[in-house]
Amino acid sequence: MSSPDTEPAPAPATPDHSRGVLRVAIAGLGAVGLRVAHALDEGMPGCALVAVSAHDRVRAAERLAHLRRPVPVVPVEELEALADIVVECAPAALLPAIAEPFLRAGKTVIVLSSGAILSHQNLIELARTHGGQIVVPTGALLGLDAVTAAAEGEIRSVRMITRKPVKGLVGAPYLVEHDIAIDDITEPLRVFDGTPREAAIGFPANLNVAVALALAGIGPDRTRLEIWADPALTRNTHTIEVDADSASFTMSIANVPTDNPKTGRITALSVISYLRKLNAPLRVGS
Ligand SMILES: NC(=O)C1=CN([C@@H]2O[C@H](COP(=O)(O)OP(=O)(O)OC[C@H]3O[C@@H](n4cnc5c(N)ncnc54)[C@H](OP(=O)(O)O)[C@@H]3O)[C@@H](O)[C@H]2O)C=CC1
Ligand SMILES: O=C([O-])CC(=O)C(=O)O
Repeated sequence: MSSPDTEPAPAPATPDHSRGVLRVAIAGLGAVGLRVAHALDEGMPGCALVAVSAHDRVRAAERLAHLRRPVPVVPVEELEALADIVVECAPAALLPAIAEPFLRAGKTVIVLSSGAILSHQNLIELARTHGGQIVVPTGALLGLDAVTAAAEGEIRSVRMITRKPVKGLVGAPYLVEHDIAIDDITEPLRVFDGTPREAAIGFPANLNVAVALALAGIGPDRTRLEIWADPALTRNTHTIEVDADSASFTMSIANVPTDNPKTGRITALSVISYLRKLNAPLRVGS
């Protein structure tokens, strides 16, 4: 019990890991992080939320106040001491600060800012050296299980076409740098034709999915990517065409945006389904 003149200590829901409960931290409490926090708080066998990080810690604490088991809001550097696994769902620039402590301790990092992996490939070596793991969930995409399976054979080509509403793309560094104005377009406009490696730099908050696809398949230089701004669209849509020696397939997804127009609702659900599968007696999909 705290006395009136001392600051009340946070009440972390810290389960005993020796009994097999995975302690989950969330780095970033926006469109993805908040949804994942709610799902964990509602109860998920074998997983418990133990801590979160956000830029505005006071606002984050307010957002979490109604949870059944509120958890502390701490700087990203303090998450590793509290958790076994971290969900990285913060701005891409924070990836190393979030991931390195967990990987150095041989723990798991679920990475949503997958585009940033390309400029921080040392994280993969860190995971290898210390027995940690970087998990790139399917996120806002689909079918990465089929792409990784096809990659066990020979994939001849992978092509992705992304179409987004204007507000899902506006402000991207590539558009600014190339003086491509999209605010007033009345017809679909192809704003980019290149590779996921180039898109990770030019569209760091918009095209993580292209890098996830590249990592699953034939890499960020051989995968082809087109990006279209489409004023008639309300959803972020991705179409993927794969030609492999085992199969050819075309997949398409039209994502309902969250409050963050760049992020589809299904992104957080992908993380939740991954966490749920960790302890499920029946696991469907890889
Ligand atoms: N792989 C995929 O399929 C997808 C990946 N993404 C990526 O996932 C990431 C998260 O997306 P989303 O949830 O929509 O992003 P949001 O912008 O909605 O949320 C980002 C969160 O990060 C927090 N943050 C900012 N600075 C810090 C800091 N210094 N320390 C801790 N937290 C900080 C923000 O805090 P505050 O709330 O205080 O501002 C906010 O809560 C992004 O990189 C996005 O591009 C998104 C969609 C699909
Ligand atoms: O890849 C991203 O960062 C987000 C995206 O396209 C989507 O949510 O549809």
